Amino acid sequence: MIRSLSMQSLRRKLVIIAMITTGLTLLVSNLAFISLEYYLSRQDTEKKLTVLGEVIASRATAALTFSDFTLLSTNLHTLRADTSVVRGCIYTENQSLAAAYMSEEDGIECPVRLPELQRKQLHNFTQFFPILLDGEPIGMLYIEISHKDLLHRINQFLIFSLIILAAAVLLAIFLANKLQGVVARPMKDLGNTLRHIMLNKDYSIRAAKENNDELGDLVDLFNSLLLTIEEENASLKTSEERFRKLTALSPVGIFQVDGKQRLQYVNQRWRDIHGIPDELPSLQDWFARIHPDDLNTTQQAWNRLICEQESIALELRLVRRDHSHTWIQLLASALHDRNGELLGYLGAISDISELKAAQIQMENLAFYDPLTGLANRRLFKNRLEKAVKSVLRSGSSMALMFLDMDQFKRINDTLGHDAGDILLKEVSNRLSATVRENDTVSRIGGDEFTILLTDVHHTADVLVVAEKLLLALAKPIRIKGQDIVTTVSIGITLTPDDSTDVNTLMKNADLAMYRAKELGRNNFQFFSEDMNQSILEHLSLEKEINEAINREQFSLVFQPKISLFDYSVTGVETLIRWQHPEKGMITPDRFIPVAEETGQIIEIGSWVLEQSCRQISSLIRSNVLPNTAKVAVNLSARQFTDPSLLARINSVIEISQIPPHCLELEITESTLMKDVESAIQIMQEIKKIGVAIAIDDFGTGYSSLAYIKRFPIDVLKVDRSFVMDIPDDKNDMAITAAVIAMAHKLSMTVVAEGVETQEQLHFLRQNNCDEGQGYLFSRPLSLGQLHQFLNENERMRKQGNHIGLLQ
Ligand SMILES: Nc1nc2c(ncn2[C@@H]2O[C@@H]3COP(=O)(O)O[C@H]4[C@@H](O)[C@H](n5cnc6c(=O)[nH]c(N)nc65)O[C@@H]4COP(=O)(O)O[C@H]3[C@H]2O)c(=O)[nH]1
Repeated sequence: MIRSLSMQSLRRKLVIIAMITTGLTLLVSNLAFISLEYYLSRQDTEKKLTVLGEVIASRATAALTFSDFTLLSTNLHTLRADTSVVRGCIYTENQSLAAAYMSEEDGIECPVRLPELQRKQLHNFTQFFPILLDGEPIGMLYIEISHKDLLHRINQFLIFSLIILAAAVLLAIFLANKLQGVVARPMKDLGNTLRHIMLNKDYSIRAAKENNDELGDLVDLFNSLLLTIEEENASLKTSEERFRKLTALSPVGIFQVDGKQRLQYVNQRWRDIHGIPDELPSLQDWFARIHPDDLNTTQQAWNRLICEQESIALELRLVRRDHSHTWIQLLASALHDRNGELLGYLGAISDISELKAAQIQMENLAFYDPLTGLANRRLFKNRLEKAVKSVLRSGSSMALMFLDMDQFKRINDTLGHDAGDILLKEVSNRLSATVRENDTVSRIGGDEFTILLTDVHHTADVLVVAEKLLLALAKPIRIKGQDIVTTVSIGITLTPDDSTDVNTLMKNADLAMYRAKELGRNNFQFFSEDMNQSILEHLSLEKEINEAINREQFSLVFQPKISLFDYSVTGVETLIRWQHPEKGMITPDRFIPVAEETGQIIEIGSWVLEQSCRQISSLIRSNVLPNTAKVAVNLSARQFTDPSLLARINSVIEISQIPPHCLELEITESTLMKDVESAIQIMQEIKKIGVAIAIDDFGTGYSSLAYIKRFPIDVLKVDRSFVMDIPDDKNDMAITAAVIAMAHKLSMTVVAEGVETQEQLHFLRQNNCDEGQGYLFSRPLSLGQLHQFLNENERMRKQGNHIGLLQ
């Protein structure tokens, strides 16, 4: 019933509810009322029956005692006064009927015997009253009152109640019909408003509030809901507008794809990047525009987006109609509604072509040498690392070559940097052309190149390549109208034989290259265990030099320089000695290069300079040496370029009190040729102090005449290697003679080094060499020995002899 009621309209529901409520209420109250009425009437009747019975029974006592049946009957007939009494019967003590009364209307006869009366079940109100005499029963009175009146009365009530019930229900229906409008109309209005809103999507209208009851509250709630929707709509519109503006102005292409993978929306920038002015392409068409090299990765990323709902970010190329391509960065992620249902995919693309170009350019700069286009040190090391790994995996072999151009510095300095650049480019081309395509040629420094030869089967193969490289570079290169012959020194190391560590391999190749240089340049050398030993020795020497400085294991010796005209001592060259407590005497050739490399030479050189000046100054002051004599101190390359050199010289001069012109600094030709311009500048500063400069080991450093002319040099020392083969090597003799002549033209004093024989002395004197230094005259001497030598030499000179001739 409740279900069928719920299907009814609100109006009907109200009427039915009013009807049921009213009907039920009245029915229950009337039933209660009738029941009460029935109960009270019954009580009255029973009370009346009791009173009647007691009165008549007391009156009947005397009549029955005297068997006065007429009196009995008269007494009994007083019941006539009450019409509801149906009959009254009096029985004697032996239960025989003594008197009887029966109503005229519906009277019932009294039975003759009392027991018959007791046996009958009667519906009327009945009661027996004993007739007592002195407390002893002498008879029995029976009175019966009809139910009829009571039933009649109840019937009347019932009818009345039903009439009231019917009238009330009708009234309820009438009123419910009339009043339902109070509830239903506002509801209907609300419904109409809602319908209007639904149809017109107009959330600005409001429902009218008529009452301040619950319906009024409902209308308020409804209206505030409308306000919220309206505000949310407004903010949605604003944000939509913002989104529209942003996408229109965005430098980024924006696109939306629906759940079925159809392009739904793209902004103007997206169209511009793709060059698609009008219709939207399908996703398949879009994929067709992707560069074939990027298609696979893009498809994989897209599948991840679709299948795993994973955000993607990747860079790819789009091919344009003119076959050029645009680099784009693509970002995309899945779009869900608030319930987590997939709406589609939202993505952004940006044109990163310029960025890519810059990146590629930067990569080129980072990994390639801009001049030659070869791989640079970084890329080379990277490839070397990879190659080593592959060698370890495959069990093959590989060779690393380290090439250093032999005279690049000189060419660069004489012909200019542009010529140097041309030379480097040509050398690069020749190197690249000589090796196989999968070998890597790189330029790792100014004139340093490395070559990685992969897949080497025999060492002989590497040897062939090295020879080919030397041959390829042997052909002259024409630069600025001159034929330049350039050579290289090549160091070779093999992996895995020599090492599988990249840094060690580089060091090995470098060492081997130095060995090649030492062995006269324009050749190649394989790295060997001996070299390794020399590295180890180098390392231990480095440690021991520190101790030697602290424990004062260094000492000085002085080798006299003799005038080849009168055999007088013109000066001495200071040479350092290291007396090692365990290893004995260590020659400077072994430890000076190490100290030079580690920088320890600065401290050692400083000590040598100071000690030389102190000791020789004392000889000059004591007139053992003339004050025209010079003490020549060797300056290494590092010392020469040390910024504190000049300050150091000045302070030594001041401390030792040596006249500046008595000090001579020997600088090797190769040191001066490293950076000609700054060398000239430093030399000029030295000269300003008044200190002389000698160029040492002349003939080994490939200096050009053009430079020698500009160098403010006082003394030129012809290297021992030229002197030692005199008179056997005619070439060396010619060179020595030419050098002496040239130096004299430049007003330099020439000192020949390593003079050991009379023949050499003779040749040098013939060619007007100014001074000589060598074992022929004296070995390097301690200060005491020098003192002695000087005295002896002077003595002999005065006798017309000279030391060299005596030996
Ligand atoms: N075979 C032969 N050798 C001769 C003869 N006359 C001299 N010598 C040696 O030739 C070297 C000459 O010195 P250097 O060319 O300046 O060459 C020097 C110099 O470059 C460097 N050196 C020595 N002492 C110092 C120093 O105090 N400072 C610096 N920076 N280098 C030094 O070590 C190099 C070697 O020095 P040392 O072993 O003392 O070797 C000395 C000397 O003992 C000769 O007739 N025959």
